[in-house]
Amino acid sequence: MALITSTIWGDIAALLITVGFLIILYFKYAFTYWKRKNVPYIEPKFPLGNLKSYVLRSYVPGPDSAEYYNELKSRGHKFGGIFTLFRPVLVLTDPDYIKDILSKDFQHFVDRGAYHVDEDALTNNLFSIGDDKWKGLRSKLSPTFTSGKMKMMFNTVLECSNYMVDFMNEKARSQQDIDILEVLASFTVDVIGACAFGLNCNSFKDKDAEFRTVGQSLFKDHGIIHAIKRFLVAAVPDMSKALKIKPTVPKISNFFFDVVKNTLKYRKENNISRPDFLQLVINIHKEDPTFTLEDLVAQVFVFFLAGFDTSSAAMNFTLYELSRNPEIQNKVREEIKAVLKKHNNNITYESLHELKYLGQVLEETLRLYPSVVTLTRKCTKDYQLRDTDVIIDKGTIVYISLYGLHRDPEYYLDPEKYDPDRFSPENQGSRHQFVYLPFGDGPRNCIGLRFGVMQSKIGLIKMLTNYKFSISPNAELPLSMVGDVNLLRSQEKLLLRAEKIP
Ligand code: HEM
Repeated sequence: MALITSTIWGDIAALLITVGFLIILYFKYAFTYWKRKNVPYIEPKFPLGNLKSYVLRSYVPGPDSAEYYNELKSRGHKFGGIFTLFRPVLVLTDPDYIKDILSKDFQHFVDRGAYHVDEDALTNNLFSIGDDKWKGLRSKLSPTFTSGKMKMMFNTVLECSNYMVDFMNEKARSQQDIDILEVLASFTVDVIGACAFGLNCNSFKDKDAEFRTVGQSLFKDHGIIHAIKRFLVAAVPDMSKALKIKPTVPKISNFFFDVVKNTLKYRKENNISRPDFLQLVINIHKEDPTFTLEDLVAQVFVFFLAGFDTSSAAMNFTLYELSRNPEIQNKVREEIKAVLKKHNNNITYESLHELKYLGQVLEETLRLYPSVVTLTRKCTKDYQLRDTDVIIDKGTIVYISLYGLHRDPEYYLDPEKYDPDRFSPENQGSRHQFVYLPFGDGPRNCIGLRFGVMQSKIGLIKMLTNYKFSISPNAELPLSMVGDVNLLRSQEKLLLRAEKIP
């Protein structure tokens, strides 16, 4: 029975038009937020706001964030507003404000704004949670990442790098094109599989190794329902939380729970204790009843998630730049040879610290290609921006575009040029401390920094002492960066050729 018009279809059409109209009105009002606060902003468009595409895979856009940074900075603003759909986001372009928010006034920005919900155990990990729960967890986990613990895991990482060399020898012999990211990702999966789960994955021998396939599937959509869930948690996290939306695919969740439970059982039955992350978090679980099995699995999951893609990307882009700059490749190889000679041609934990130029090479790579493109913080207590009348409301998201900051010509002359000398001690000291943040900063910085640097240096040493790299004639260059994810990756495969060094 029709209520408003003479037919049911007429009623449905009238209802849809009214709802559509109300949605447009809501967006129009939401888009006045920065104007009402007297904050400069970039004009949004219905319905995406300032987003270029729907952020389906991530709660924050990738290299697109540099465009907001560049536009606001070119208009002379130290900060400014944008909208992701209808949600206001504050973009910072001034290193002093960045310092305030990441470090000095951190107590107002304890959260990152990533989605987490109790009903989806894996989301309750150190990266995603906030407030007091984060503080407690961070202090429990910090001792897991000291240099003493890194030293303990050093040999395991080294062992994994030997599998990589065996695999590369085959490739180099046959002069084939090498999809180098694939090789490096297999290496870092083996490393994190061994260090966080105590397992020998050997992704090089077994192309279908479960950890590798799970790793590959983590950033993919698993059907339309999953894509919608990811979209909702990225676009409207508060509403998604109220609806208890679980973005983790059950297959992935079950996989990590099964691996951890089986390993726990095996270690208990055989009275085994190993020098790895898993053992360190098992010890916390044993000693602290508030650190549940769910907490334990969520943390080793985030070590996996945050640990393998970031480091493999860092090594991938390093080999890309070294292949394009053979003189830098030779220089770093000569340094490695000279330092290892002092250590009887062995890679030791101590030798990693003596490789100063290799350190600069990695730093320059992470400047041009920061693995995490944009740092985010969520305001947890109303906050007044220094020397302004602007109050950042509790709940507002703040973006710091590392892609924009690290390529800003004000801080880096000829910013697109790959030049490790920018990180020589004298040059480094001449820059503002907060214009280079590949691992973030403040109490919420990357907890795995030492481990990430250790595994990246070991991987690069093994690669550079064994092979000379060049770009394959079949490579599609230049590499273009993918826009819809916050972990930096290129659209094209990086194809290299490797020549074995006798
Ligand atoms: C080259 C390698 C890596 C890079 C470039 C990197 C970068 C980052 C960045 C930029 C952040 C955000 C920091 C902030 O918001 O201030 C972060 C957070 C984090 N990273 Fe890493 N990361 C790397 C390796 C690792 C590894 C190997 C692990 C673990 C084994 C790890 C675990 C984490 C965790 C758990 C957080 C969240 C920390 C918290 O919120 O308390 N990362 N990382």
